[in-house]
Amino acid sequence: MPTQTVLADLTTLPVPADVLALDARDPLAHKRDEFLLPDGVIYLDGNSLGALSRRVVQRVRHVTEEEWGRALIGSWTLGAQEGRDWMALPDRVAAKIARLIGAQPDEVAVGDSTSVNTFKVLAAALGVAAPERRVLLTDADNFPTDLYVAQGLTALLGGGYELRRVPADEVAAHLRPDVAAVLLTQVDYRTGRCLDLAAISAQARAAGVLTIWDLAHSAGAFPVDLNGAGADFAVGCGYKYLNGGPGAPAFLFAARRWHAAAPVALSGWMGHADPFEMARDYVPAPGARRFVTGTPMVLSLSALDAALDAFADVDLHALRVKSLALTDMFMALLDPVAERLALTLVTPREPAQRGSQVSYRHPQAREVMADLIAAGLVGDFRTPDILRFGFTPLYHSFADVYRAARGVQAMLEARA
Ligand SMILES: Cc1ncc(COP(=O)(O)O)c(C=O)c1O
Ligand SMILES: Nc1ccccc1C(=O)C[C@H](N)C(=O)O
Repeated sequence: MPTQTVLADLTTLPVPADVLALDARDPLAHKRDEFLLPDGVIYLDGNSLGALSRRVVQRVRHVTEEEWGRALIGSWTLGAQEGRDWMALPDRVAAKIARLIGAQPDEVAVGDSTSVNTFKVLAAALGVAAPERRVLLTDADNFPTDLYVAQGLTALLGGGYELRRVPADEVAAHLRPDVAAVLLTQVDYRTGRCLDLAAISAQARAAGVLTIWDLAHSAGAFPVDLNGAGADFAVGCGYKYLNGGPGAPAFLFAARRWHAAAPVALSGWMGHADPFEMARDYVPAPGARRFVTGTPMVLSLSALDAALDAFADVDLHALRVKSLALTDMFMALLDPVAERLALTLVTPREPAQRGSQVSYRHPQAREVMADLIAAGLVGDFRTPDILRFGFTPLYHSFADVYRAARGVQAMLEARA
C-alpha cells in the first residue's frame, strides 16, 4: 500500500471508550477550540512551531489595520494609561511570560531571538562572575545555537575565556573554581530528557557558579520556577509552547540581584532609561527592560501577547499533569510493539525526567517521518535517527494520542 494512504482516515479512527473518558474528564479540553488546526492532521510538532490561536488572528488584524493603519506613529504612545501603547508592549509580554517561568515581571525582557538573548545573558553572567573564573561550562550536546553563540562570545572576549563542553550528566563534577557559569538546556530537543533545574542550580550556587538555563522546550510546556530554584539567568523561545508564531520574539530572564551589576552587552536605546531624551550616554532602564536592545517588533510581539492569553485561565500544575498523561499514554501504546517495529525509546520514563515530548530511535527515522508527515501525522525527524513527537497539553486530546500511536504503528507495519 502507498504509505500516504496507510493513515488515510487517521483523524477519524474510532477511539476506545476509556480514552474518550479521559478526554471527558480533562479540565483543559475546552482549550482546543481556542486554536485553529487543519482538518485531517494530527500535529505533534508544537515544540518546533506552536499552533495558531484564534486570538492571534484577531489581534494581528487589529494591530495592522487599526493601530498601524489608522493611528500610525501615534500608537507608540497612544493608550499608555490603559496599557495599549507599543513602547511598553515588551514589558506587558514579559509580565505574562514571568508567571510561566517563576519570575517577577521586571526580571524578564522580551525581544530578539533566543540566540541573541543567549548572547546577552552569557555576556551578563561572565561580566558579574569573579575575574579568575573564565570557563563557560556547557552540555557537549546542547542545542547547536547555544554552542555556537557560546563559541562566538568566548572568542570575542579572548582573555583566557574558554568554552568547556562536557556530557550533561557530568556537569556537577565539573563545577570547579575556574568555572564562571554553566549554560544548560533544561529539556533536550532530541530525547526530551528534562534536567532537574532546582538541584543543578543549587549545586552550581554552592560551587560559586552562575546558572543560565535555556527554556526553549520548557516554557509553556510545564511550570518552571526559576526564582524558587535560585537560577541566575535564562532564555526561551516565543514560537514553541508559547504559540507566538514563526520567528516570535524570545525572552530572557535575569534575576533581580544581578540587575545593577550585570553588563548590558547590547546596550541599545530601547533599553535606555529614557529613550527619547536622546542622551549621549547609555543609562540602563530599570529592571530587565535594560536588556531590550532596539525597536520592539510590534507585529510579532502583538501576536505573542495575544497567544499568551491562552494561559491566563490555565492552572500550570494541571498543564503538567496532562502533559505527562499524554506522553505516558503514547509510550504505553507503543511499548508492546516497539521492539518488533525497531523503535527504541530514548525519552526517560521517569515523569520528573521528561519534558512534553516522546522520542524514539529508528534506523530509517528520516524516511519514516517523511511518510508520517505526508500522511498527516506531523512530528519531527532529528539527526541522526530520531523520531520526535511533541505533545501540547493546551490543544491535544487523549484521542489524538491514541490515533497518533496507532498511526505510527500502522505506518511502520506497512513499511515492514
Ligand atoms: C534549545 C533551543 N534553543 C534555542 C532554539 C532557537 O533559537 P532561535 O530562536 O534563536 O533560532 C531552539 C530551537 O530552534 C532550541 O531548541
Ligand atoms: N526555529 C525553527 C525554524 C525552522 C525549523 C525549526 C525550528 C526550530 O525551532 C527547531 C526546534 N528548536 C527544535 O528543537 O526542533
